[in-house]
Amino acid sequence: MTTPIRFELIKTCRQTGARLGILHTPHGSFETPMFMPVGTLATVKTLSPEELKEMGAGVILSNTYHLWLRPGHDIVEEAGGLHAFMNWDRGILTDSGGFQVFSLSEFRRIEEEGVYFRNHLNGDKLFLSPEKAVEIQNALGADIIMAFDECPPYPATYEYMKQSIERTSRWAERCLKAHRRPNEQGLFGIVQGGEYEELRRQSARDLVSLDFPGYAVGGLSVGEPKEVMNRVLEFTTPLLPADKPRYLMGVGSPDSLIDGAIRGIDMFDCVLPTRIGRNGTVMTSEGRVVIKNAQYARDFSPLDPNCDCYTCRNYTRAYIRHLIKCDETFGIRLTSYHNVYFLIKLMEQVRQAIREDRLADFREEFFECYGFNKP
Ligand SMILES: O=c1[nH]cnc2cc3nc(NCCN4CCOCC4)[nH]c3cc12
Repeated sequence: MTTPIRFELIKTCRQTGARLGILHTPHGSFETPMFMPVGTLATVKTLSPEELKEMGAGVILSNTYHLWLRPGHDIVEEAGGLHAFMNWDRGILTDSGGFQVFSLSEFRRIEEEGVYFRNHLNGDKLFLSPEKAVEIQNALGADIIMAFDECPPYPATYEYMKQSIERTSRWAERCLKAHRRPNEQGLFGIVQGGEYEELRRQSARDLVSLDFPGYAVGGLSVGEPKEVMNRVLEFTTPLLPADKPRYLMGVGSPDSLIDGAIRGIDMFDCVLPTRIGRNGTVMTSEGRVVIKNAQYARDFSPLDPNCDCYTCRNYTRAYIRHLIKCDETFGIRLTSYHNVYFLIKLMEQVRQAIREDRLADFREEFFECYGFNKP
């Protein structure tokens, strides 16, 4: 079988063990570590494909659960798939919907065959199974699709977690069997196990034995402290094949991206940049700026003095504060553009630091500047 997804390891940072790589997909090849902007409903909110391209986005996410409900995967398939539907000719990854079921729907019942829950929009009864999740993703046509898994809440007992990962491993096998387009869409397995090393080992062993073209570390960024995430990554990423891509789901903030790359992660996604952008919070090289604050009313400097993005080259904090205060749509376009650009450029700096074998030094400098080290 010709796998449509191939990871090329370029080098490993001598200071940290972080990896510089290239992710080859049917819609282009993209350097890693990479940040993938999230476009849940087939749009990275407020941004056009041209804007995403000019800032250097390579792979973007869309979501199986949401697109299944609206507009329906049949309509997207009829449009020629997600790339045609949303006019995006680079990489697309779809999450499998399991996480949304657990995070959006209160009433749900997990059985061996799948999950029974309610449509979060109208309360209708719904059922998602490994087979259904793969069928929807085959119709959507993303380059990378995710196995249907259970992402247990944090914290979860060892006993609960053990039976959950064993079911997730059985579901992963069912996803492989149900996958109709293995030569065009790479199916990634998702390692679970919470904070329990033994269960992470068992989950990784099960999934690696199924030989997926790539692996996600799931079950993180669900409310656990950052130290727990970092510890779990330290003993989980080494269990995954070095020649396959490693994807940390739902992460994240600038410090988590750097710390994840140091621990061997190649791919990240998070709604953070557009989510906080919509309420007027921006990430800058000197820490977060909440633009509505009165202190910016007469501040005619850019959001970030060290940023060369479209927003920072053309508009001031005072102007953007005015737009956000007046609920002008252009305001959240400018903050969203800057935030996505900021994380994409941060990963460029991380890749350059890996090339120069100095990612630990870069982490020190960035954390100092951003204020993470401040008490
Ligand atoms: O195990 C998982 N399996 C499949 N999809 C996931 C998606 C996930 N997304 C997060 N975290 C997202 C946290 N966001 C941070 C910003 O605010 C919104 C939530 N954790 C995740 C875990 C999984």
